[in-house]
Amino acid sequence: MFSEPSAPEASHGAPLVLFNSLTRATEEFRPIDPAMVRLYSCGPTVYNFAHLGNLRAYVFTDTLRRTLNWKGWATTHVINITDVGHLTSDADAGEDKMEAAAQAQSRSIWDVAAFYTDAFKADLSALNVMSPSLWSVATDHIQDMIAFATALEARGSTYRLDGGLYFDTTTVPDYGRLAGSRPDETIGRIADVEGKRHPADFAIWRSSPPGVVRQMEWQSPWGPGAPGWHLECSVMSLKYLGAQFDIHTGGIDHREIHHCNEIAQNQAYNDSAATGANLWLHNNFLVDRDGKMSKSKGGFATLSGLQDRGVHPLAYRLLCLSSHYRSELEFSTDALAAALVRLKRLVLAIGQLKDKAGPLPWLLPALEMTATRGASLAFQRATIEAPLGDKARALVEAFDAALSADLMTPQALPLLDEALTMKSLDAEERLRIAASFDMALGLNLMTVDRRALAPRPAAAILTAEQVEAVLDRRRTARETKDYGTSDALRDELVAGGVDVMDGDALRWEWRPLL
Ligand SMILES: Nc1ncnc2c1ncn2[C@@H]1O[C@H](COP(=O)(O)OP(=O)(O)OP(=O)(O)O)[C@@H](O)[C@H]1O
Ligand SMILES: [Zn+2]
Repeated sequence: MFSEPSAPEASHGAPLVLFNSLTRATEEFRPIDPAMVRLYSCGPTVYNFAHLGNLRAYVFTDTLRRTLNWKGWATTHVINITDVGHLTSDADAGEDKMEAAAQAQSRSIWDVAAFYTDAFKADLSALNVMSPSLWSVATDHIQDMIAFATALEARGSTYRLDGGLYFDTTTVPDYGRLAGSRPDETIGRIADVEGKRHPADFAIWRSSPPGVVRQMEWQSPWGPGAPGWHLECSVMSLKYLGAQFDIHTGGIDHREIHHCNEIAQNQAYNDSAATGANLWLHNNFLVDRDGKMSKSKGGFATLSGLQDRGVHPLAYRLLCLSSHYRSELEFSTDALAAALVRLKRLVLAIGQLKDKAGPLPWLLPALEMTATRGASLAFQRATIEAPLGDKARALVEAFDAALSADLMTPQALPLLDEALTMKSLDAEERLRIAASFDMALGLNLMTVDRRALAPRPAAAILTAEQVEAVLDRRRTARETKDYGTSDALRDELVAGGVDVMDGDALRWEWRPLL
């Protein structure tokens, strides 16, 4: 089993309460092993760029993990990379998404997987999402999957069809409990596959049709073929986190089929009614006017697309934090622009406090701590917070209470605003609070350079220097009351995609037009 060094005694503050999709109720979190919380998150299917909706799922898991760390728990976090097995319909029908993408792009599946895995990791790093303890790649675990499926067959939980090895969902207790549906209401359809016994049954091994050689296929007791998507997550979570671990996460679409099937496999393999994870947590969707943001709709929004338009990725992280992870979040240019302004305001306030406070010898370890985790992070946090007085401490407690109430980030964020502006605290105290809160929020507030918040759009006609030069000429024109020239220069900037912001409270003279 994979594990990080275990944690010394740490304080956990307010009781952490999380919403468990299994019981549809909030529950107090009690780790199986207090020295090491074990988390598994379903990872991306790497057939295309992640869209902003996919990335919301990982901002959520990162917030969960940071909150656990901030509260003093060490974590082992596994995220998988699905590079085989995910079909175009979650209900076990259609083509393999990877196979279809490779064909459409005339590239090998391996190239497609490598390219989009790198792109995904770059997106997470731009969003300041911590790397997991382990990335587990599905195709590196094929033999483990075959062994697992063989064990399920030996236990009588499967049946063979021409299409492969199928899981019989009636062999486990309470199939579909997570989805909250009765077995006869499940999304799968019996008609999809000849010989399928029950609508919800699913393939755990998909045999290659006679005469067809798939780009990705392996020998198995059921002939050459490829594993089913659901099998991967059961196998990799078992291998790295054990038969029963603490928390399993994914988007809410996984609650209906994928996680029900994982649970069924876990139960069959372990010969137990236990589901594999104590808590199943699901983030709600990022939606646009047409509904759930999804790749299949085409024209989806990516993080690099935002960056190309001059929006800093952390503005998107802040947008995610501004809503609760279980609420739908509506994506719009206006909402994003508002998040960017909020981020700029926070960074400006911190810059001003830094000017006021003078040297901050504790800041260096504070920055270092954002790269550390678990109990060591809690130790650094305790060091930073040690000199805080009662008023400041009350704010920290309120922040803890907000995060501990099922990660209520929309309530936690205003406490940061309050801390930054609280007159009864001196500049250094306010900065200590901000540094502590940001360990959980992950907005890089203590380090992000104010100028970096205004990246130039990819299609920008003018460089930042050219914009500054025109603004200089405009300033001179205004000083001499030559408003005609001043207006003409403003129009020139607008034509170049630049919005001039005279008298901006946040002291930004210009920004790209979104
Ligand atoms: N619009 C969305 N909002 C939030 N989370 C989402 C959204 N769409 C997908 N997810 C989540 O993103 C994560 C990665 O999913 P995955 O890469 O398998 O996407 P996908 O199912 O291929 O995407 P799509 O649904 O766009 O085709 C999963 O946890 C999934 O539940
Ligand atoms: Zn999964």
